Amino acid sequence: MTTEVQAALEFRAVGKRYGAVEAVRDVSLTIAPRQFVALVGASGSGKSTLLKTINRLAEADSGEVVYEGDPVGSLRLSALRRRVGYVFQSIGLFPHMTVGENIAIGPRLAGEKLSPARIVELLELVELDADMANRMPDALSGGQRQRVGVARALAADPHLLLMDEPFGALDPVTRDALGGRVRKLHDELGLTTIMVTHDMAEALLLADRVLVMDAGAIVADETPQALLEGRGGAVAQELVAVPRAQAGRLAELAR
Ligand SMILES: Nc1ncnc2c1ncn2[C@@H]1O[C@H](COP(=O)(O)OP(=O)(O)OP(=O)(O)O)[C@@H](O)[C@H]1O
Repeated sequence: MTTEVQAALEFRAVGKRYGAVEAVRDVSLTIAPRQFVALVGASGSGKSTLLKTINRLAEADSGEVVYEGDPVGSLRLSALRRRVGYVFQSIGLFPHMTVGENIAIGPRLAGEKLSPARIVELLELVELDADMANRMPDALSGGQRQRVGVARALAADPHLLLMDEPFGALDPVTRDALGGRVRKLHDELGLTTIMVTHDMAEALLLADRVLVMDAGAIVADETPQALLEGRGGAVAQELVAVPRAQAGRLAELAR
């Protein structure tokens, strides 16, 4: 007997338009539990919109997104958003609340109180000191704030973590460290993660699978290894050429 593992997420012919702009065009794909998927593509190719059709920050206007067997359109918004962690570039911490209160906001809105011990546990997950809980967001560095954003997204124990350019505003050293930490968390917590990034090098280094978008459509769906071997088509290879050329130039300099 074979037991089929249920997909974490399934896109069935998903489309989304904004007036004349077809932001997402007929996307169909399945994401298995525990995959780390990077979504890359040029600016305006539809990455953020596709991501937002999952937690319904953008409602698909054709097709459907199915999360752990449930069409997202059939779920109460509050229930859906509790089951899906979401981290985005501008973070959106509430400036008048402490770090601890910011982490606890999702469960609080759902009528639940996070214990101080759970807040400390979440801070530790993202490698921040327990005493950060009492600080105000403006007393943190950009990288620390982004860690709080990740802790907040994990507060309700979601299975799925969506990240939209989470490290976009960070310096390269912090970005690299936080990327590595998020990949570790993904593995330790058994998450399914979808990360939008402009940076193909980041996608190749962190993800198990890279989806490339162009004009609203998925034009490549490959492993990092396959992309580095030249597969995935012209748009994907144009993106891979950037870090490859940089690595080549650095190697030249070092000689
Ligand atoms: N709320 C909106 N109203 C109108 N048009 C929108 C809206 N959101 C996105 N669009 C348009 O849909 C298209 C896809 O945008 P989207 O933000 O999904 O692209 P992206 O690949 O994430 O871009 P970037 O990398 O620049 O963030 C663009 O043409 C954009 O202008």
